[in-house]
Amino acid sequence: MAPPATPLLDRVRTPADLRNYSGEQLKQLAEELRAETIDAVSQTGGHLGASLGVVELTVAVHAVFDTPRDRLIWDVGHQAYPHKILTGRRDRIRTLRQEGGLSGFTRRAESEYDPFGAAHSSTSISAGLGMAMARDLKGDDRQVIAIIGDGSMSAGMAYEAMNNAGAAKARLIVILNDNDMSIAPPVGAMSAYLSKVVSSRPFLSVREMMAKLARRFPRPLERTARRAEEFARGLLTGGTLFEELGFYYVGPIDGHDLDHLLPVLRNLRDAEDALPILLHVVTQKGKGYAPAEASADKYHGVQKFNVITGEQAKAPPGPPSYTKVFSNALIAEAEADERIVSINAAMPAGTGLDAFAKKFPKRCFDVGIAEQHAVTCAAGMATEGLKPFVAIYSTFLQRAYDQVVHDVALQSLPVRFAMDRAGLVGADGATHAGSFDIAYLGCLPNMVLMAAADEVELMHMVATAAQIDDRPSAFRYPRGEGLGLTLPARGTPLEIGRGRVLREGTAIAILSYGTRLAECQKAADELAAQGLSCTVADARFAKPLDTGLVERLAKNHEVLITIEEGSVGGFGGLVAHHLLWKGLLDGQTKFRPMVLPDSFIDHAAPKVQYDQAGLNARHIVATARAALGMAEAKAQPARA
Ligand SMILES: Cc1ncc(C[n+]2csc(CCOP(=O)(O)OP(=O)(O)O)c2C)c(N)n1
Ligand SMILES: CC(=O)[C@@H](O)[C@H](O)COP(=O)(O)O
Ligand SMILES: [Mg+2]
Repeated sequence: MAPPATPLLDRVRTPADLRNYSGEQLKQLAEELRAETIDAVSQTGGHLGASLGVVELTVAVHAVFDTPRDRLIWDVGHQAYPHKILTGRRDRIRTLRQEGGLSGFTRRAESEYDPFGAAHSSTSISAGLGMAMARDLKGDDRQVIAIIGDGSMSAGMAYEAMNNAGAAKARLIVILNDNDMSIAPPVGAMSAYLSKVVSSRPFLSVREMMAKLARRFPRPLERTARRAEEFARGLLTGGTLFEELGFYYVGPIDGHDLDHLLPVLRNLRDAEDALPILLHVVTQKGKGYAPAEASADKYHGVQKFNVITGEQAKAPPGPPSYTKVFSNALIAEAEADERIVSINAAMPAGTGLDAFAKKFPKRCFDVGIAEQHAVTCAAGMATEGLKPFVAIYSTFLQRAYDQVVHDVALQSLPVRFAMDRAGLVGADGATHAGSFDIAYLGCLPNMVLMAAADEVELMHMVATAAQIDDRPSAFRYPRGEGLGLTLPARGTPLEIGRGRVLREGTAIAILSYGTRLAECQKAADELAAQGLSCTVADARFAKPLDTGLVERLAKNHEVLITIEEGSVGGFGGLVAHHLLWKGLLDGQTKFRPMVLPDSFIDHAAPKVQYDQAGLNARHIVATARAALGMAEAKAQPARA
């Protein structure tokens, strides 16, 4: 299909170009921008629904404010595609989330129009407040605008920031983009409160808004305007919560109506008082694209799709994903043990717990975007004899680290962490990679740490975690499909701290932790073809470490390689620590820990990312050969 005609958009190189457009032209520009966003994402896949919901808001903010001098911060950044198109990145918008292309989120390195990078939610008000404070110290007069979604308003950080902003009386504009959606329907009392605010009164008319904003006019006030403002203020009980926090609340207003957005934003821009302002705009996720509006998730995240039908590209049928296997395994355990409960933080579908919730609605808790709370809440459940499984992406568990340390590990509470998206995740890139959990959990006393090598192992680890009652445990598994192995009806608990040997050899030992095991087997085949005999083992546990296995491998082989989908300081570090203290690295054994590099790996297909990381079979082969002082990878005489 031919790309949409976009005459007004074609003239926008930077936001300065649209600032001369009339109100009517801006409306047409918004339509063109929406069409361009749909067309681009149809070719790349990505976070479409959130972007469609903020098209008018994006146009209005760039029309009214002097970006990039004024700082515009998008929370999460998954809704910033229209912003990217307007801010000099249109020529690359069809490279979104592809190798070498634009990031799917905001990113400082990508553009001066992205003053703060994101992808994890609920950071925008804190970052904006920091910028506002810096501005005030420096004596600048730039504006700071943070745009945050209703779903992201459930995280503690947002409240910590508002608490501070209200007291600091810093001039900061927070735009609450309320589309009554998170990835799934939003949960919690705050969400209910916002719905009440929105449903309890119609949108403010332009006249009412002007009255409401009268106090902010730079000109001296007229008495009538002040009276009208006081009247409007009295009506706006919905603003109370924000007002109690020290914000000047304006809204709710229709976030798709430029006739409303533009004058309100101009007034907020020109307001003279030093205080934070909260503008509550109501939008529709997926707005303006019928298939998105009609779908349950509003096209939050889509594959490539047909623009006319909305039909998304289907992956060829393959084995079930690790997430699905985890979900089924947990359901099987929960059927046998009614103390098992599950917790997720606004990711019921992503973690596979939507299926668990269907089966056990009372035993599944979606706490909203609130990872810290999720962990400590699970700790509380554990004190009362429940068996909580916190299903969470590795990257999002980072936010709850002190809760893991202080509330769980220190009290040795049996909270189970099902860490999905372990390792490199593809198109979401570095912000979503699960790179650090082995390192940040491996150093904690009391922890049992496991990594699944395949989907059957994952089932065993779910069963193992269900049985560990005296301390916390965690198991990690990657994004994407399993290997297609035949699955048992239920996992079998593993012996704690015991690995397994899959292949016995003599020259090189490869000890894998996680799903690189398949690459290790390929590497071992290749090395065997070159006459180098390999042992391949699956550690299963990073903690407690199978010290017997590790010592045996170090003693009986010339080279010991460990490999993991994690950073330095993880499994390889634990192995090295043990071997060093045993004196087993004082002599002949050559130890090579293979980990993710000390850099953030950008979005690309996972296979490419692992190539860049140097963790595929050929890198294992090269590492083994280099350790043996063999440079070229060609057939060698047998070394058994
Ligand atoms: C700390 C954190 N937890 C979870 C996520 C996953 N996530 C990304 S967007 C999103 C929903 C955000 O909802 P909202 O802020 O309302 O934005 P919308 O998509 O509705 O525009 C979630 C849960 C995340 N990015 N960061
Ligand atoms: C923006 C965000 O954080 C999520 O939407 C994330 O992109 C989901 O990733 P998965 O596709 O791996 O569930
Ligand atoms: Mg939302």
